[in-house]
Amino acid sequence: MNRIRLTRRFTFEAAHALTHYDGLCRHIHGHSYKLEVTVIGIPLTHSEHPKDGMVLDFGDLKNLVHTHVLQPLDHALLLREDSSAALLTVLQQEGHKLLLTRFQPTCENMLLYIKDQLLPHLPEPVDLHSLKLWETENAFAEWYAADNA
Ligand SMILES: Nc1nc2c(c(=O)[nH]1)N=C([C@H](O)[C@H](O)COP(=O)(O)OP(=O)(O)OP(=O)(O)O)CN2
Ligand SMILES: [Zn+2]
Repeated sequence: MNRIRLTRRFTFEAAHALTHYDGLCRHIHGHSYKLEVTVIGIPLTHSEHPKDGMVLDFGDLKNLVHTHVLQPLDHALLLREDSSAALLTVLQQEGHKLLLTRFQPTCENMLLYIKDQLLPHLPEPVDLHSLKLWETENAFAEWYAADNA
């Protein structure tokens, strides 16, 4: 076996509020998130194929993440769907980019959302190895396929 891990880094801006949280993060505030996506697979051995020697073209990985993760999240405001109806109405009327979630938009749950967005779109036989999401310079969460096998 010659499985190789490939990682690409991304950044996006998003705002959120943690409903019922017992600290300052219950207020709407924003982060410059950093995301690392790691896939794993065997490099292609097909001397005339344009992707020879690659597990997955870094460019294809970038496009996948842009389409399925960054487009919905970048410059969005993530709020739980049971947030104040009056607030949600005003935000929607004013045309803000709102992502209403069934989950509390913590770093942990955003990772699970990102994993669910990405998994169906990875080409066979590439697997998702891990995801790492930094909410601040000092705080991050990780998802590993091996932890969930
Ligand atoms: N387990 C989690 N705890 C917290 C989350 C989270 O997503 N998962 N999120 C928050 C807040 O949203 C906030 O983004 C981060 O809080 P904190 O690290 O306390 O941020 P500070 O700006 O206060 O960090 P400093 O490094 O102390 O400036 C809270 N907890
Ligand atoms: Zn926060």
